[in-house]
Amino acid sequence: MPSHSFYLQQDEASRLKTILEGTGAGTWEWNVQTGETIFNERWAEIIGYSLEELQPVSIDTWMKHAHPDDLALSEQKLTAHFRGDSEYYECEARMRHRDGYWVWVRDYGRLVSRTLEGEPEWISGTHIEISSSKQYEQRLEQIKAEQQQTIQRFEKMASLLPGVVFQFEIRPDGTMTFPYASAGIERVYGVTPEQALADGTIVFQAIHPEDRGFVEQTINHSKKSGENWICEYRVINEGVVSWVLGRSKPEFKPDGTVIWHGAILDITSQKTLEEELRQTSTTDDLTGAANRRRFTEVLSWEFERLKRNGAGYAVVLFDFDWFKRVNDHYGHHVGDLVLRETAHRIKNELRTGDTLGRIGGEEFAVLLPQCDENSARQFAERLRRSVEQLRFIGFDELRGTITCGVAISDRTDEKPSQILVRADQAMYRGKAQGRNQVVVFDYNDQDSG
Ligand SMILES: Nc1nc2c(ncn2[C@@H]2O[C@H](COP(=O)(O)OP(=O)(O)OP(=O)(O)O)[C@@H](O)[C@H]2O)c(=O)[nH]1
Repeated sequence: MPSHSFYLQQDEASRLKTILEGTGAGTWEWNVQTGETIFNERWAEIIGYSLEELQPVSIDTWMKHAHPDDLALSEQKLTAHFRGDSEYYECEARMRHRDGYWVWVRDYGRLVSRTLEGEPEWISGTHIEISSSKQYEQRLEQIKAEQQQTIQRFEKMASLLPGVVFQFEIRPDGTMTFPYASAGIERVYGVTPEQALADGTIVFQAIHPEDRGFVEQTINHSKKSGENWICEYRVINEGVVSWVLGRSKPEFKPDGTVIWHGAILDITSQKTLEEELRQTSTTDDLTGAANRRRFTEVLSWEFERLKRNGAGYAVVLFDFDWFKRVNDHYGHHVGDLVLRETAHRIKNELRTGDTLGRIGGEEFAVLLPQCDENSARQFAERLRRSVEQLRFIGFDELRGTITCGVAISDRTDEKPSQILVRADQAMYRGKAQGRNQVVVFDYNDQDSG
């Protein structure tokens, strides 16, 4: 560093030159009229040369190294400055470095003299390298563009989602809002994102009345425990009920606000499929009666109930008479028709809570909860007559009859299936006695063999 006294000894021009060198600025001076051009060493250095290497310099030296796209802008700004439209000439431009890459410079200049005729004469200025801040700026722009793209991508994905992506907030004063909700909220709840933002409670009004309390309970639990909120419930939108699955993670703000981030998915089709699967796995395809597995399940519930509070029940087991002949004479498909139509007729005879089950090929059973022996016998008799009177379209002469075995629950039974064994024994007694009849199980008959 030059000593203070040395510094003061210099004339003003050279002092300014020293200051400029300290800023790392390249300097240029250009006589617009004669073309005479002067650069300092730093001007050349910014683009990787020594001043000597660039000699002889002229305005073409600048034009040769500047980016063609930026030259046009520079021209324009310079002309405006010469016209007196701007106090300074100022421009950002790229210059090709000796090693082939582009260096950004901020170019400042000012007209210092005019000819007697008023034409621009000398202009001087500086080049300050701004590559790194330019790179930073560009990177910032890039990040902003990327963020914008991510947001757009996210919005697009969210709009394709069969549901809603949301943020839901409960403030310390209890007010609720959805600071963010994707457009899907309108499909699911019939509420716009703006409405949900203004007042979160209107979203809750769309929840099925039977599920609303439960949904609120699960939210409160998540708020208290910090656990994720997971809940399946029904929503009513324009009278249509749909099933949704909500999942979200709570975040606790220092001011006591809780904000959940998550999604609500429409799972109606999944629920429908589940219900269909449940139906098919518990129902017999041909007759729509409960299948054996399901019937056994319902029977065990009754058995358990009997053990608990003593409500007695009955089983009517029945089997078609001479069914083999029906198949042999009319064909298997007609046999199927008989089974289907009979099951349909029997279902009409049932009370709510009664279960018709297909136990085997052409063997069925009806479980009658809260039923004594007498009522069960009457029911079985009604059933028998009803089947006997059945007529089958296209097969006028075809008649189907059934033989029924009736048994009632016994508290001493150890297994739910024991009632079926008794009903079976009664039914076979009926078969043996000539078929098309009702036989009630009798322990005395069993004892006698
Ligand atoms: N069409 C049809 N026939 C069935 C089905 N399941 C069982 N069967 C038939 O039912 C008949 C039962 O014959 P059997 O056990 O000899 O009894 P049955 O001819 O009804 O005589 P009894 O029971 O003694 O009165 C057989 O021919 C089976 O093939 C079915 O799903 N569809």
